[in-house]
Amino acid sequence: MMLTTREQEHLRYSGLFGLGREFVQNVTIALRGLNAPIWMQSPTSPVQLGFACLLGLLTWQLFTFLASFEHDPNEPPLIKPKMPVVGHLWGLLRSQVNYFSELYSRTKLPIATLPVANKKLYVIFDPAYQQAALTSNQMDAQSFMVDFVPRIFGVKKGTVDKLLGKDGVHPNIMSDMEGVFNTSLSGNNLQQLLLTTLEQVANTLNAIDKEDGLKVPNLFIFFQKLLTRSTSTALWGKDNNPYNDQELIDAQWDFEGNMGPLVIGLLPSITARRAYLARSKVQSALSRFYMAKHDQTDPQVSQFVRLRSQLLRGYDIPPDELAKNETAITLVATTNALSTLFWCVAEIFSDSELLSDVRNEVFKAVFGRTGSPPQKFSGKVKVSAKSLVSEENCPLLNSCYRESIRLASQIVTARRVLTDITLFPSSSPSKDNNSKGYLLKADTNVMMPAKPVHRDPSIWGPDADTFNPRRFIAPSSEDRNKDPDRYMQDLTRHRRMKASFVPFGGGKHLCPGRHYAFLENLSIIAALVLGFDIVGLDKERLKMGDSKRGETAKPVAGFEGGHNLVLRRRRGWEDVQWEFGYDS
Ligand code: HEM
Repeated sequence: MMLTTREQEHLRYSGLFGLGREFVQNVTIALRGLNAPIWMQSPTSPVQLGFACLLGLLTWQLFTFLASFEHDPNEPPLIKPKMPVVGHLWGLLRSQVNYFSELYSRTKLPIATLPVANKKLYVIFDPAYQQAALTSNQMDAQSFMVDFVPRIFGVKKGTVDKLLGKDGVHPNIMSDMEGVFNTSLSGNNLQQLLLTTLEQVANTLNAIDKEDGLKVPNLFIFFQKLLTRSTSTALWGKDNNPYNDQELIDAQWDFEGNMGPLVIGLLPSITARRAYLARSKVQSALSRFYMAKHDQTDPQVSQFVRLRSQLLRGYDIPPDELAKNETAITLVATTNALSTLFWCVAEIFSDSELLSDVRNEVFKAVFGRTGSPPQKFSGKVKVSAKSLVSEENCPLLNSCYRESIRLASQIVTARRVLTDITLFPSSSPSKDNNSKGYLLKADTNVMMPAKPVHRDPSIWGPDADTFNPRRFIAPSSEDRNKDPDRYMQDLTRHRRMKASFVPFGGGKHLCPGRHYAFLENLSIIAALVLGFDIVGLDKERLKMGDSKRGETAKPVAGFEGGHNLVLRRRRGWEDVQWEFGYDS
């Protein structure tokens, strides 16, 4: 298919751009009134007349907007913009996803209506209402696909119509695609994808010089290259991986980092030139892959790539269109996982006490022994993913991982209301909300930002903005025996935090790659913690950026932990050969 809706949301384009487009369209419609015959009949200069007409039309539009905006008292409360009519749009353009956080800290509303010109947008801040919306069958994610897939990926509109069953010939692809996600990212297929990825990672780690280590001028770029190379090999197969070329990997990130202007959809080869050229490069390589039918004939190709293209080929999608749509595959499989990996490694390695605690915990999980790792070790070490993702085995490592996602996730999940509904909160104990229902009107976009939820001090406490490595550790039975009252309080808080952890969306579009990301990231972190030091990593040189489109936050340029870092094998562990496994 072309990108499913969730994938677009994964890339986090949503109402922000839709609204921007509507605004531009309205101005364009006003401008269309200035035609030559009026100029010729008028004694006034064409320029003056033009301005007067434009002003008149805009004023008229303004009145029409204001007069046509309706708000039912049962809908979520209105947040009026400071600047009339376009204030929210301006706020979104100015502060991007942070605008939602600004609104939430100002109003503390669980859910709100944002008027933008004569349209409205609902924003849900409370996780219990978010969950209810994500699981509602009256909310749809597909509507965004029609708008964004052609613009972002250059896929033809006719192709999207075919996939959504709008051509009157094909059925809607969505439920079959859901089946593809479930099959290809679980069970043996998940293990296969994971182990091939980690085999590539092991090759990199084992090639690190025993004396000098590996110079790392930029830790984020180091992980970007490592993860893209490893994941793409696992996805596309070792022999025919289109990303088996650093230039193409660079092109993919160039596309990812500059795709914003593509959304406007106006002469992209000029207005979004950088992303356009980078995208063309990636798509040419993918086109050759699909022309040669490697997706169907190469046994190394992952089931994720194969089953998707099998389904798409059944819709008579030609190879060049397949290539355009499938540009999304490597992006979705790496973008959020990469930033999560970076932050988790950076936080652990920049705190020597934490590093030592995680090291001891991982040593126990990998070697089955308690205590500190021995000073000297050589031979093979096999890191098995399954034992690491167990909260019982590795509570601290698991907590660090969740805490990294909590802080870095700036995802804005989007849905459109299909019919008028009253939305009640889910019964999850995320907050002490009442169970008030809010009327949501059909054809209105709903945005569910993760950042205000993940940084809300009423859920996470006064240190909501800082990395607390032990935040997600569940209270234990020992705690219960020591102080039952305190235990009950901690348990309630822990449950509330878990219910307010929303980085993967929800409902039928819940991220199907989350298990892969979890297993992959924890395996890589475990091997690094056990066998390596990152020399020169400086906490003062770490700064989280704001995501442009709502992806997991990257570091600010120049604040990736310092320059001239060295990834060095730990003294006494220089001769270790790293291996990864799933459960043994
Ligand atoms: C920490 C890493 C990740 C995060 C935070 C994340 C987050 C998300 C979010 C928020 C969505 C949209 C859910 C919704 O609309 O309700 C999504 C969808 C999706 N993600 Fe992820 N993701 C991650 C890793 C991955 C990986 C590694 C893969 C692939 C191997 C992947 C594949 C997908 C796909 C295919 C969808 C679309 C699902 C659908 O349309 O049903 N994700 N992800």
